[in-house]
Amino acid sequence: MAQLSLHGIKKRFRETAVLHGIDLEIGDREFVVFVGPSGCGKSTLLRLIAGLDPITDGEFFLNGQRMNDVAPSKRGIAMVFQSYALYPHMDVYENMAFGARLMGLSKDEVEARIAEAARMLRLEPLLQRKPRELSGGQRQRVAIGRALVRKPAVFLLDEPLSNLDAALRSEVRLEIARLHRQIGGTMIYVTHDQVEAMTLADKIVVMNAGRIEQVGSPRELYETPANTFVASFIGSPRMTLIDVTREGDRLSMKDGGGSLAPGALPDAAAMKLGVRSDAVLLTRGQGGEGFAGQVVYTEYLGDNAYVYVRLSDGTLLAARVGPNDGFEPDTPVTMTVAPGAAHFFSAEDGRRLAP
Ligand SMILES: Nc1ncnc2c1ncn2[C@@H]1O[C@H](COP(=O)(O)OP(=O)(O)OP(=O)(O)O)[C@@H](O)[C@H]1O
Repeated sequence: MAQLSLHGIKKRFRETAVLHGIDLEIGDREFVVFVGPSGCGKSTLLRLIAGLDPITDGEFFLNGQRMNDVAPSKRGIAMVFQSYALYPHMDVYENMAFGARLMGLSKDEVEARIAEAARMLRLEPLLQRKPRELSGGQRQRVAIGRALVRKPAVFLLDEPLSNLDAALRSEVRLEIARLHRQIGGTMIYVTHDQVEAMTLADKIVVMNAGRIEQVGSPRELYETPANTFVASFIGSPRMTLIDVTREGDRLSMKDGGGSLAPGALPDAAAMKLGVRSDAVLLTRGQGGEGFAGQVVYTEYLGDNAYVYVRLSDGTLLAARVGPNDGFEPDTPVTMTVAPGAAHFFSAEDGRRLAP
């Protein structure tokens, strides 16, 4: 059982403030993913939870027990690093046995745990190999196995897939998802890859510049982003944000390049209209209902295509179309928004506005 509570966690490295007060609850058996741009403090937060760096201010509780001053080895938390950090001179078996022996487990218990971890991670044929005789994906599985044999209550994984190529990434990603279902421990996973975040997480924590922007399920973050930062960060291609003014039930682009009526609107004179690529309706020609623009380029992806349009106010719009819709560069087009699919954000601070 592992339930984590973080209250007002701050971290400074000398003069540099990196975390500015993190409040977060993580439930037992949850798979939580920290995402955010490079340098936002994801790894730092993970290291504070592991006890590898001291917390400057705030409190961290694990199952109600204050952990701030508890040594890393006494926390019941295991961390898997992006670099694997395997011992090069030890074989796979010894790499996994090392930490377990330090815990004072009997020889039989160590053996039993390694056998179980090796079976779960399909490492049985590799136990006598040295790390240099393994592929990247196999090394990462050993690093996970080494954490597994300690039977920690909490697993911390810091960008565990970032050294792997695309095919291996999805393979090990499935492996980690399966492992989580099998062992049922609490997992905290750091990545800047939003596909990993969306596919693995029960709960995503979106971080930006040392603060939490939003916490929610992948669906909540995609469907109801709390602000323009989350709206742009979650979802690919990015949500397009257009500065608009409202008159009655119509929104106009600020340069006068057309207007549209996307349904119920929030009560504000100016706002940002957010549109995901799959909510854009694109027609050829200009002059009718909607915002005018010109096709810049098209990305063909086989099962569909993305058309990038420069709207008349300069905004770059991403629109998903069918693979055979063939919008040539420079084609004049008009966009509207599918009914009920528009997002609205404050023109002042970017917060989500309710219609
Ligand atoms: N030991 C340290 N001393 C000083 N500054 C540090 C130290 N460790 C991290 N930082 C700074 O803290 C900030 C957050 O770093 P952190 O590694 O937590 O970011 P991150 O979100 O994990 O980024 P990435 O996705 O690039 O790994 C960065 O500006 C980094 O330079």
